[in-house]
Amino acid sequence: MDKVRITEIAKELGMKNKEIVDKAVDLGLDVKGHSSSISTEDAEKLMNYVLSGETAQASKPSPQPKAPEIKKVEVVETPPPVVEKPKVPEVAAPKTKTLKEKELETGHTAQTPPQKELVENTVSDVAEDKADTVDKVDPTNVQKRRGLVIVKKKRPEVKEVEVEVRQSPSSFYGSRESTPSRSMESMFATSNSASELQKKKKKLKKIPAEKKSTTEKLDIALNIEMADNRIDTEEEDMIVLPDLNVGLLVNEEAKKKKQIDPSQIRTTKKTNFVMQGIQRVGRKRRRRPVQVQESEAISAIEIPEEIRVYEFAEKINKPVSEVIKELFSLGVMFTKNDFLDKDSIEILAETFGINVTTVNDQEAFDYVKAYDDEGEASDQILVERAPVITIMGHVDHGKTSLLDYIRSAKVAAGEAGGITQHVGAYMVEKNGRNITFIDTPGHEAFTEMRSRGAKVTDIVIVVVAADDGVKPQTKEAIEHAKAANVPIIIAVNKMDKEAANPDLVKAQLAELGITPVDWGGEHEFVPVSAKTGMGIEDLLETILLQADLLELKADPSREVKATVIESSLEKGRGPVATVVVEDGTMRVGDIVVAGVAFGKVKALLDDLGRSVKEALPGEPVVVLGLSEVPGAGDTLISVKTDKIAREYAKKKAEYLRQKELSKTTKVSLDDLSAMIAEGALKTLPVIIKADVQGSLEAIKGSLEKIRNSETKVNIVSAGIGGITESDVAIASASSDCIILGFHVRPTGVVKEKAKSAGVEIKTYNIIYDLIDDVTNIVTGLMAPVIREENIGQAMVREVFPVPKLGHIAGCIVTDGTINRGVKIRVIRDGVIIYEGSVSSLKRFKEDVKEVGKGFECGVGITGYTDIKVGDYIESFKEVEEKAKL
Ligand SMILES: Nc1nc2c(ncn2[C@@H]2O[C@H](COP(=O)(O)OP(=O)(O)OP(=O)(O)O)[C@@H](O)[C@H]2O)c(=O)[nH]1
Repeated sequence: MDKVRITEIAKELGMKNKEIVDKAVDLGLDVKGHSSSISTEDAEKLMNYVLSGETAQASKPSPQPKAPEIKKVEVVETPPPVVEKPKVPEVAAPKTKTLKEKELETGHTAQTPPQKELVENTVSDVAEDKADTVDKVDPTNVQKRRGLVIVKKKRPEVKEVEVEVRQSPSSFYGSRESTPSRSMESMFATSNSASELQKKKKKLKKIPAEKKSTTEKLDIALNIEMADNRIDTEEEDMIVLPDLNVGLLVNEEAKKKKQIDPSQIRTTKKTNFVMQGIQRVGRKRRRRPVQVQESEAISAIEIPEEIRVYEFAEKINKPVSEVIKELFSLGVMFTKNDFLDKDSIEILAETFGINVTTVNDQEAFDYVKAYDDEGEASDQILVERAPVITIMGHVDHGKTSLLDYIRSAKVAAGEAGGITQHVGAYMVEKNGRNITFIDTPGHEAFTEMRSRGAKVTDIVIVVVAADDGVKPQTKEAIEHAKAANVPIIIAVNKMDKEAANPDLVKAQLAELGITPVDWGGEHEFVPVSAKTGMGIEDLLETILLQADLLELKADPSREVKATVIESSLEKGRGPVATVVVEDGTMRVGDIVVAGVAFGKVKALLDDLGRSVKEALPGEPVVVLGLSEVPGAGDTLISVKTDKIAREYAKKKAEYLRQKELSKTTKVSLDDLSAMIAEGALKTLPVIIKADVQGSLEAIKGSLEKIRNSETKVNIVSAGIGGITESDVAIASASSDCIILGFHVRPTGVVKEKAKSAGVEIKTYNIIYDLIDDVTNIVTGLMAPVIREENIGQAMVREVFPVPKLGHIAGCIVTDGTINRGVKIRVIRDGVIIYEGSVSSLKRFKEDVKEVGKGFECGVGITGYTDIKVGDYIESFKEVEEKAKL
């Protein structure tokens, strides 16, 4: 065991040797004189006795509570400081001293110590103890010694020598004595528990990287502190803690904001600087708030849900081009005036590392949200509701016949009035349960509704004629149903026909991913005949089974929420709307709002035109009493007062007006080309329509090969036949898609739709030209081309045989003008069947040079006599211009 001389103890305590000898004798120690040595244990007892007048036994209990207290603090400590746990008992004391000294220097009290409870507790504990001691011993000494204790334990020899003015061994004991509340055993115990702490440390190392690095840096800082001179040590000690805490605060803030905060990294770096000196750290710290603010300024924005690209760019303080480029690189195309959709906003937020909060500026009139919120907040009593069905399928495959059969079979019997009129939806009964059919067959209506946010259909029935198989519109119907994520039931119709081949239908649909259940797939195929009624009951049962799976429920006790299926302005009745109730119950007298329409429900009619008092969830009903005709797909909600309804409708109308004013424009081909040239656009989405399969395949094959290092053609869809409204709808939905027609031309409605939707249609008669143009777009290289300028279109109403001249087409000009001598093409069913020029143009037997829109005329075509009623004559001229394509 180590021995300590009395003289060393006396020196340490600043007392005379004799006094110590006397005290030792008092304690019953075997001490003869000041050169006598005693064990360290006895030395401790002696020092305690000298300082406090208590014997070691009396003073011992005091250290006991200390140790657990420190341990407790270790456990309670918040993570980052805990990382230093192993050093806590050691560090705490020097910190205590340092802080205390600081306080003395600065005049701060011990009540305003740093941050941690640990430090606080230890400070106050030690301070109290010290206060006792100070009464008896020189306070300066005590302070110094207290600091030494820690230094000693960290780097015993080095510290001792340096700090205790080379007083060597005695300092050890002196320091211990200066913290009488801690026995040597307890201190060693702490030290001995190093292995345990080491384990904890290891565990802690598993915490996130930034914390780990902070810890390590603190360790280093402390180590340096131990090895360096004392002042530096203290200063660094003072700095280390605040730095860590600032770091933590920043981290916490960053977490709250769910954003990447670069200051986090900076903070960690600062800890490094801690080691290099106080000034640098201080300077850094002063800067930090500024940095945080800067990052906040561009890292979190609040935007309205409806925001245009350039507005978004302004908000995030970035050039519009950068935002557009980013969107292009993500495969979505926007011009600066386009409204950003939710997905795009999300993507942009992520790309730019910005926390975007959308403020719903439509909330003021978002009566649907208000309704839904209310529903969520209250306990709903959900009951089963009728499923809502939409029938889709290819032309002539029997959609209408099927709907009619179901309706007449299920409704006519027993109903005096029978079927009165078409109201857009009807309900039939099967096995005591109701099924609602949307009576507007075709996917156009379905898609239109969906595009307006209405999700009224629960199940889609795709009708496929067993004798005809899968056709283009069958595919489209399936695509639309899939896109809407609505379950599909296949009705294999016309089973009564001899040519019926249901297996072929199954095989064709399986190829599209619609595999029948009996082939191991998930889709029900029900063979039916809308003519004989065969399989109709099975179809209805299948619908009910599917509905069961969907667990369609609603709360009839609520106020009503319904979807407008059809609406019209009727003579004598005013605005009339057929709705399907989604939730709640619709009643006569309800005050409702539906888009820009509002009003008190005057009357409710069922699908047979009979007056009813209410309509339950899933049921269709005709509503009378609205102020205006609401749009199909609008949601109708019942509100408390007429004032509320009026207000909602007014705000909605104003909003729509504003939106109309700032109507977005789709991207033009020029933009496309420019973007590709910039390298921002990765794919060029196209829809190809051609007159014959051979051309289509040739075009597809060539386009697929067109690509440069970054860009390629993406064929969204390709088909035979004229350009349809559906093509325009698909192109419009893609927002960046162009339609390429080969030997086909858009006519009438299609043309108008494309124009209003801003969809660019390019048509060609020579494959080479088409490929060339697309190549130019894709490569971003534009060569000058001869442009075709469309002059006008006329529809053939009658055909007159004229001797010598052949056939003259009696037309009405539907668009632009028809001119004599200009080039024309004859379009039949959207397909170009002839190209030539106008040989004669007459109005009432008179030769004219030009006939304008809305006027009738007789058109003779050079070298062509096979003109037919319904054909279109399109006049055009070729203009040479600098190509921008
Ligand atoms: N033999 C037989 N003929 C049917 C059946 N279903 C429909 N048809 C006939 O097929 C033709 C087209 O039927 P629609 O019900 O008009 O077909 P659709 O799909 O509604 O046609 P669009 O409204 O033009 O899209 C009509 O002549 C029907 O009589 C059936 O099950 N068997």
